[in-house]
Amino acid sequence: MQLIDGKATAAAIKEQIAQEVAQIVAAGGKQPHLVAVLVGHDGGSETYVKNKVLACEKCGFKSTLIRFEEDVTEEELLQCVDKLNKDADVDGFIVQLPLPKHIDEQKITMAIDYRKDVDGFHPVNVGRMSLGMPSFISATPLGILTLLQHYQIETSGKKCVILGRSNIVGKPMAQLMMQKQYGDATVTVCHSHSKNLKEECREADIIIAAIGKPDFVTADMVKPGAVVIDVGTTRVPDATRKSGFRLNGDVKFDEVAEKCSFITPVPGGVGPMTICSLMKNTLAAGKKEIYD
Ligand SMILES: Nc1nc(=O)c2c([nH]1)NC[C@@H]1CN(c3ccc(C(=O)N[C@@H](CCC(=O)O)C(=O)O)cc3)C=[N+]21
Repeated sequence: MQLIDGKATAAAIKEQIAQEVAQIVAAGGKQPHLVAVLVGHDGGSETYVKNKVLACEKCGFKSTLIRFEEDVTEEELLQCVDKLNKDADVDGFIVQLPLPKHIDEQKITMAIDYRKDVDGFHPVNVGRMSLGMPSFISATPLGILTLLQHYQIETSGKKCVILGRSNIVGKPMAQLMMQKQYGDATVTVCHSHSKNLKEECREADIIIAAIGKPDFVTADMVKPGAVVIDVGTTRVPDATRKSGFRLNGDVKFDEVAEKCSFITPVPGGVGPMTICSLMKNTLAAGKKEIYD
């Protein structure tokens, strides 16, 4: 079994980005600028946003964090999005999800200018990605594709089972894995109502688990030599940690690791790659690589 080191891979990519940014700035160009909008004080969201700000520093980007309290109105948030859309100094921005229940996430996502949508969540980017056109690709799927490439894992013609059908991971991942220029794989998507989920997994060459259920994928579900990508990052109580919790993936790591050819750990696997893909998208936004 080979451990896929997302942290090291992400660090190397951020280093490349930093070099490119230094060249751009030396030539008189503009430093890429990413803005993150954070509503409330959810522990997980706080950590991700903090990691994004740190990654911006590593890449030589300008970064801004805009905070709102939990009771912000939809109108106020839409006004903020509108301002960021119009601000020529802002190359890309994200509104951290989940949002409080009284705010319509879809409405907010739709309001973001797709040319600044470095999360790749806007329907224009989702649609273009599905058609194989240039677009911002949502960061977690892009990070997973990058890891597969980096570790030279063959995907073409392989049977890939994706667990989960979320808009930000499962669905775009399925699209990308089936497309000729990305995964070129045979893709099956399983979810909470799938009747034959275990059987599908047992036949998979590649399993991508993105359901948010700790330790869901067990050794009996994995074919010997399969590649296992774990997207789950659930906080579970752990009295032995000073934080009081630990991050748990969707895969029962110890027993699955013994059986598979490659596996991503949690933490240190897909999470850091998600952040570094957001940096890639922000650089592309700054360079106006996708949209003028
Ligand atoms: N608009 C929006 N865009 C997102 O990209 C987005 C979002 N909302 N909402 C939540 C999910 C989740 N997500 C993660 C990012 C980094 C780590 C990450 O850095 N994980 C580290 C550990 C972090 C820790 O120590 O807690 C790791 O796995 O090694 C994990 C998960 C982005 N998301």
